[in-house]
Amino acid sequence: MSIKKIFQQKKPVISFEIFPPKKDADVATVYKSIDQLVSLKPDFISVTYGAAGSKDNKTIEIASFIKNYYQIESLPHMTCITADKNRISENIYQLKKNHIDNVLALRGDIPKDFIAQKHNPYHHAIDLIREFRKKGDFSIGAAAYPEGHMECESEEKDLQYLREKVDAGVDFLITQLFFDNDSFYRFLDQMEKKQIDCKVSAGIMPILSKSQIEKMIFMCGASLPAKVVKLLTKYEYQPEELRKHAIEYAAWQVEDLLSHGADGVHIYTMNHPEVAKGILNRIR
Ligand SMILES: NC(=O)C1=CN([C@@H]2O[C@H](COP(=O)(O)OP(=O)(O)OC[C@H]3O[C@@H](n4cnc5c(N)ncnc54)[C@H](O)[C@@H]3O)[C@@H](O)[C@H]2O)C=CC1
Ligand SMILES: Nc1nc(=O)c2c([nH]1)NC[C@@H]1CN(c3ccc(C(=O)N[C@@H](CCC(=O)O)C(=O)O)cc3)CN21
Repeated sequence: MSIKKIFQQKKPVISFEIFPPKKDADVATVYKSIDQLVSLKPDFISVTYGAAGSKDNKTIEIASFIKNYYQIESLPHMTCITADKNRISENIYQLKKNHIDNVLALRGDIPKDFIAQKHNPYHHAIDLIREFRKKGDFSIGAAAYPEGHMECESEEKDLQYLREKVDAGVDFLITQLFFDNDSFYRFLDQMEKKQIDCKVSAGIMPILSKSQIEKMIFMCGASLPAKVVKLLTKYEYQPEELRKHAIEYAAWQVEDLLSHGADGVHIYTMNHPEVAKGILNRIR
């Protein structure tokens, strides 16, 4: 069943995200993680593409395994900022060949030394969304930013671009990670005011360490509630205690979102299935 249909038929939709490891030698570990995640019966699993600027390219292979071996819907991410038409056509061909019906259409992080070439026809996610709409019957997801995108000059503009993406044929949105649920509720209110009508899954990233969260907040601009800052400081040198309290915080976020009627929750597992398990055990 396509992810579009899952959102039509089920609420809440529970999904996970994994990333292909940087080193080929570590690929086996991601398959082990998938095995554990599958046992938690998610509605779909997404697989990042070049996340955080990396150059991995095992996305379709891993997404195909999830779909064809486990019969669970997979959602490969596709980024376009460094792509040319041939790479996108080849990716679309590979997705169809592997019976993958869904794609998360993204612009992607701009690499540090990136200089646009003539053969880079894609500048924003919407360019990729249009290409996928033209080239097949995909269920298309896109990214949304409850606290605004880092590069965008105003909330107004960010919402305007979001509307354009949705109008171009997006079936569901997955939000950037956030730690403050109120920012998500304010964002949903703004979407409603602007009559942007689309299913929205809330992106939740469990805290693994202080350094991981530092990296993420500079990458995404997520704000940290005082409660999280205190937790990070108090347990900085007690990894097990930190993990325990982090799972509790994420589980609280998820419970609160579900009690507010969220369409879905997307857990950025960072390839740590035990953390996803901890959260779901707390809420189920
Ligand atoms: N690699 C991966 O798997 C993932 C990457 N991301 C990150 O999400 C971010 C960007 O991705 P998207 O949201 O898909 O990009 P996007 O193209 O929708 O937006 C990127 C920026 O451009 C602006 N923008 C959008 N459309 C525009 C237009 N038509 N004209 C002018 N400005 C426009 C937006 O306001 C935003 O500031 C990146 O930081 C990306 O790496 C997020 C999730 C997963
Ligand atoms: N700006 C942005 N880029 C993204 O790629 C992204 C977001 N935001 N928000 C949501 C998720 C979170 N994602 C992430 C975030 C961090 C890593 C990361 O730290 N990767 C490590 C690899 C670690 C390893 O191989 O074990 C890295 O060093 O790149 C991966 C995916 C992908 N997504």
